[in-house]
Amino acid sequence: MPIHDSANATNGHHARPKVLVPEKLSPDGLALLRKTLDVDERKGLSAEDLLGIISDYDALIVRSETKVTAALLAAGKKLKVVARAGVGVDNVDVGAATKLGIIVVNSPSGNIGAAAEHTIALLLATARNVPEACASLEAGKWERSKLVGVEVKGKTLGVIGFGKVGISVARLAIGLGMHVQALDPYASPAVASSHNVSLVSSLPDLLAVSDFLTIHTPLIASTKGMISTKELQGMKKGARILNVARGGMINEAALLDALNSGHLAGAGIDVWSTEPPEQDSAATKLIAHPKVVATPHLGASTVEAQENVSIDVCEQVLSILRGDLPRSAVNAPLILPEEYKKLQPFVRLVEKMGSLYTQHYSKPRAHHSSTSTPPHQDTRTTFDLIYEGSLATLTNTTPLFAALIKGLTSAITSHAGTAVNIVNADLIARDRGLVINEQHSRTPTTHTYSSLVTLIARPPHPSPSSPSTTTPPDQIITGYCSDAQIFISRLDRFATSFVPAGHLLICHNYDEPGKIGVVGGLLGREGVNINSMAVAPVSGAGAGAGGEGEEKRGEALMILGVDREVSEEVVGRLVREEGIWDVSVVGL
Ligand SMILES: NC(=O)C1=CN([C@@H]2O[C@H](COP(=O)(O)OP(=O)(O)OC[C@H]3O[C@@H](n4cnc5c(N)ncnc54)[C@H](O)[C@@H]3O)[C@@H](O)[C@H]2O)C=CC1
Ligand SMILES: O=C(O)C(=O)COP(=O)(O)O
Repeated sequence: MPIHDSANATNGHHARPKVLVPEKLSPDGLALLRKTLDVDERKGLSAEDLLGIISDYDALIVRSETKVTAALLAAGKKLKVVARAGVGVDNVDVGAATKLGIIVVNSPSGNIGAAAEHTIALLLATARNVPEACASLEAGKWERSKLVGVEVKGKTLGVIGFGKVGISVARLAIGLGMHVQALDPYASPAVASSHNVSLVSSLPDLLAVSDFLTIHTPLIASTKGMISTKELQGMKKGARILNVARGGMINEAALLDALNSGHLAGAGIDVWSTEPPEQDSAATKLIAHPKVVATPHLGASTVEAQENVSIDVCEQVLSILRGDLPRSAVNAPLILPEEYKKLQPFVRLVEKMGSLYTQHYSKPRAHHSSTSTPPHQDTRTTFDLIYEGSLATLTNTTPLFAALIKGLTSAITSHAGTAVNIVNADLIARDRGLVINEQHSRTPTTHTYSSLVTLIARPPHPSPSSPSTTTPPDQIITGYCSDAQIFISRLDRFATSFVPAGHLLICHNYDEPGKIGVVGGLLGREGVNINSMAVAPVSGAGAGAGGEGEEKRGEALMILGVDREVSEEVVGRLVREEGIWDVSVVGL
């Protein structure tokens, strides 16, 4: 199995791999690295400094302060791993890392106890005015009646995000005698009830019942700005709000207004939309506000949590640079980084092949003789995914399998917000009843390219009770990669070569003069620009090998790359043209 050059670092022939640590990390983990790697602790680097030196490093270990941008990742020519010594990876451009084949790992549970305890610290501090009382006493005052607080016992804590930290906070709050209700569309009601927590189904419902509200979601598009003026107005008068998750989820200006108007009685905030907060911003006004208990992103800052996350991510960095698999990969497949890089274009190709299959074959298609052909796909259709050439020698094709599931399903389902990935592909395939047989063909490929992938969809044989006795034909899509570019080389019995990307129009027509003009003219009149065109005659290899059943002489496919989605009405007019059998619209 191929491993990294850096794996040979200890044999004396290669320089030791280098790890850059631009933030404060506990020495416990770093000591593990120093045995075999060169570790540079360089605190206080500017973004430009980082960009200037990153190309020297094989691994980068960060906390929440370093912005790991697409530009930084692209400049890290030797980078194999970015490790986040903590939970949130919102400061890492994970998409860019995935594209570059750089693995991102984190420490998903090393600091959750610390974050939960800090939340409870802020809960009690806001309830009992602890910082204000301390400041008053330091100022020589004795203000007992002004600083009367409230008890948390018997009060309702609303938890947004019932994940690892949210559950720990709920457990601690229940220990304090609180009632806990939670909002989390992805949480299991059984897990919630086993913690004596009731799940609510909407944010307004949670806001209306909460005496204290605490947020424990990741910072993602759906949570950014989730608490603003309307939501704060929807809370009980005199309620208090806590945020130890991420700044940016509460609108800071709206929170300031709610505190100034007296609608909210207090806030405990650890995280800020910009860290450190900018001068004269709403955040700095919140920090100075007497009703706010503010901390500088200290949720994970305990000795114990820092030891945990440091050891956790350093062990993973060692694994990856040794050529082994990490424990907590955020983006990465369970496959070696070098193999992953090699597979990247094929991953894109197979995903497009799956999506092309779903859109071209399983959707009703506009047809010359009637309004549409019925969809070919039957839920009992099985798929063969055949690897030829050098791909056939790979032992781990999990990313290709996952890419196929993603392609087959993404055009028709959202999986309730769950992206198909290496970890969940198998589960999603089983849930949807998709049967996929991966085959490694040892026959040497006659194609110019060293690797081919073929997808064959095999419809089931008709049941004895079915009115039709003929088995529908198999549907075949073949593709290949040339450098990093991906191509489709066969669609059923048609030999072709086109890039599966953007809006495509696939016309099945008589192979006779004038057809291109007819289609081009009609699209031109509709203002649709044709960017690319491939004409696909019946292939020698493909003729008679499955396909759509009836043998049509002089037939061809025309695959047009167009600049926008073509409307059903235009497609309807196309198929009414003489000599055009059917047309499908595909978006890849
Ligand atoms: N202040 C600090 O130092 C620390 C902050 N954190 C932050 O705490 C947050 C929670 O961390 P974990 O519990 O480990 O994450 P987690 O992934 O275990 O839990 C997050 C939960 O949020 C839920 N969720 C996602 N979108 C939602 C939405 N729109 N509405 C309601 N729920 C939603 C998810 O289903 C999941 O159950 C993260 O943002 C993390 O970065 C974590 C540790 C320390
Ligand atoms: O783990 C997290 O998500 C945190 O927010 C901790 O951040 P830090 O490592 O303390 O900069």
